[in-house]
Amino acid sequence: MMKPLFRKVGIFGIGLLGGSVALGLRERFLAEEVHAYDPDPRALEDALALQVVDRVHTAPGGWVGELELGVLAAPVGVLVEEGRRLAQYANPQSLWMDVGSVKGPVVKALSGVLPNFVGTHPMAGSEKAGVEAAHAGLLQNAVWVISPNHQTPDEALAQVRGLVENLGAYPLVIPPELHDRLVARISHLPYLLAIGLNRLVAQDPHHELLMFLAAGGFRDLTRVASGSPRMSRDMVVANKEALKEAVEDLRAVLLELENLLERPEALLEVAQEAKRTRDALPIVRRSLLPVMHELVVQVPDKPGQIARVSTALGEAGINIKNFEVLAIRDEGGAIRMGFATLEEREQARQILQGIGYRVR
Ligand SMILES: NC(=O)C1=CN([C@@H]2O[C@H](COP(=O)(O)OP(=O)(O)OC[C@H]3O[C@@H](n4cnc5c(N)ncnc54)[C@H](O)[C@@H]3O)[C@@H](O)[C@H]2O)C=CC1
Ligand SMILES: O=C(O)C(=O)Cc1ccc(O)cc1
Repeated sequence: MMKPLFRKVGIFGIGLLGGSVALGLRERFLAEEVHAYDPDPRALEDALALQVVDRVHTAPGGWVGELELGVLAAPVGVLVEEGRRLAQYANPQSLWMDVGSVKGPVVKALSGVLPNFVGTHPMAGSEKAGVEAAHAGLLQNAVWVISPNHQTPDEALAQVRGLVENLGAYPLVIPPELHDRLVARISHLPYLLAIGLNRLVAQDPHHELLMFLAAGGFRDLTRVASGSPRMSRDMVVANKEALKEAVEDLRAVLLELENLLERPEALLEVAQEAKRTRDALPIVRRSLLPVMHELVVQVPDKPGQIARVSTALGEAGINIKNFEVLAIRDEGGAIRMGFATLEEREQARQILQGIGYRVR
């Protein structure tokens, strides 16, 4: 049998991300023993009950010195103080990493403090919080940023890269400052907007009527506001400099759009450009992953539709690489599927059209 990459691993903060890393390590036999620390006793109870980890601890202590790998997965606001506290127990030979959404301040504070520290950020998650929502699949096929600085040991960087690949994700090395500027726009600004849009609704005198009227658009745009408020608050505050610049740019764009309301032709051009940008978003990142060929199927609102579609394709030996429910309405919904090859997608199209589905 192959030797696991690590003997003992410790996860500090056993929530959505920490739990998903722990499950990935266990399911892929990358660690002999996974330990967890969390200040919330319910998180520890759940982690044990759901068999996410082997052992739990209510405080850091001597056990930390036995770890070969430590993963910090607490909210960004406590990562630095938690890392400094753990440094007094850590074995100098051990490897340490974090999965926080902001890299600049964390990498600066913990490099050279925790032994062999490497800052990372998996670009995957969900609007759920806590260990009960954790699953190994969350990290699979994700782009996982690794943010070294001049103090990061080469050997540690190589080990973390290997771990990310072994967890089924795609490592992408980006320096901390650039990372923070980019995620301010692609992740943190959308979070702030989701909070803002909900606030606008909550403060309206017709709040209840608005809630009743909210259709898919509002839901899609604000989904991330359902995540852990503490996690997202910490994330945006820790990246406030870069985020303020992004807010400033958005303000200018909003002003431009407001003015374009008086110039419908020009607004149409901007809307068309936005559609091109949005439609070019891949299910998976095409530059890093194999191309995925997509198909959208309209399904009526009747029981057994997902089974009918997947069984028809399964019986023809067609593998569905990705499956996403796009919309659910009373009159029916739509499912988007991804296939590895163009041939499989064409075959799938014919089969589904053959049994009466509208496909595009
Ligand atoms: N939620 C997401 O989609 C993503 C989150 N991240 C990052 O992962 C980290 C964890 O976030 P989630 O798992 O989503 O949050 P979560 O709320 O599901 O889990 C965080 C856990 O950390 C624990 N915790 C709080 N203070 C702690 C401390 N001082 N020491 C150790 N544990 C502590 C909490 O009790 C909780 O169990 C954050 O740094 C976040 O920025 C990164 C990528 C995606
Ligand atoms: O659910 C989503 O779409 C997210 O974007 C989740 C997410 C939250 C925080 C991160 O740092 C990265 C990803």
